[in-house]
Amino acid sequence: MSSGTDRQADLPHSLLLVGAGKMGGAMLEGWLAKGLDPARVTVLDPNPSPALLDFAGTAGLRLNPDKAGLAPPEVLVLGIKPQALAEAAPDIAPFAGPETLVISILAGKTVGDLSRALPQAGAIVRAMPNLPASIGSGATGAYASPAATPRQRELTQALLSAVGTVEWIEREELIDAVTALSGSGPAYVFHLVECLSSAGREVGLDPEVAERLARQTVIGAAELLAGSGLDPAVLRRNVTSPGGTTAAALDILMAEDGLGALMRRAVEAAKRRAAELSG
Ligand SMILES: NC(=O)C1=CN([C@@H]2O[C@H](COP(=O)(O)OP(=O)(O)OC[C@H]3O[C@@H](n4cnc5c(N)ncnc54)[C@H](OP(=O)(O)O)[C@@H]3O)[C@@H](O)[C@H]2O)C=CC1
Ligand SMILES: O=C(O)[C@@H]1CCC=N1
Repeated sequence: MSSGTDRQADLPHSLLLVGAGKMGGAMLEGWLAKGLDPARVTVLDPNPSPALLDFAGTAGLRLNPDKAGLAPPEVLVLGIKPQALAEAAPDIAPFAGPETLVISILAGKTVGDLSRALPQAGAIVRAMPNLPASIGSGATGAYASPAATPRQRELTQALLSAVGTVEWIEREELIDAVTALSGSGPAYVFHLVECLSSAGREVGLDPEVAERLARQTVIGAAELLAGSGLDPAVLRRNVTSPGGTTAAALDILMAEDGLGALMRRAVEAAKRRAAELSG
């Protein structure tokens, strides 16, 4: 399901973000850009980014306040690394009260893992966003534990849809598949730019020209995909003149051991790694 609500009234009265690194920070940027009142937000992170420090200085967002004065928020977003959960849990657990909605973006950590780490927590959502959330173009898959109330599902929808599209996933185990596809996916696309650029150098282009052409090719192709509404296979065929250059390249990329096979192996490896991070 996708939707685009960003009304302040749908957003949480109080939100505590624990871990505002690359992904937690990206979501926070997206929420603030969409108008989430910074006065509703508290962030705990031992290593805040310069942007976060700026925001805390000017906009009223609370950064690393004394934990003794903190009450459980309406929404607690966990943005730390999965490997940090065990050590961080005793500090975080007092803020995950029975009325608090916990939204975890931790790869691999299951609702069971999170319930054990935060024993008082009521509803838990496993959300798997991706980095383009920072510019409102994220893609998130979300699974809500049965304890989530309709209001808590709406809060989740409002927060996640403020930074991109949302797919509700009804089987928790499929969140690892979402992680492998869209959570990690932006890195695959960035690597495609690197590979294209390096292949351009190999066929004689100046490195900087190759990088600019590779970058703009992916940006332009993504914009066309977004703007045209056409199926990617149709767009691919539109580039491919019969007997031409693209067909020669696609003979390699679409071979049995081509990009499709490589992508399957990559996504399977990411999914396996997500499962290993559980526990
Ligand atoms: N990066 C991505 O594209 C995506 C990441 N995720 C998930 O997001 C989570 C964070 O990943 P990412 O942003 O890449 O990692 P980062 O290391 O950039 O962010 C984690 C942040 O949490 C801080 N931190 C560590 N311990 C604590 C603590 N006890 N209390 C508060 N903050 C703490 C870290 O500080 P310090 O640096 O000092 O340790 C760091 O700033 C992971 O669980 C990952 O699976 C999900 C989807 C996409
Ligand atoms: O690499 C990772 O483990 C995280 C989860 C998805 C994207 N980054």
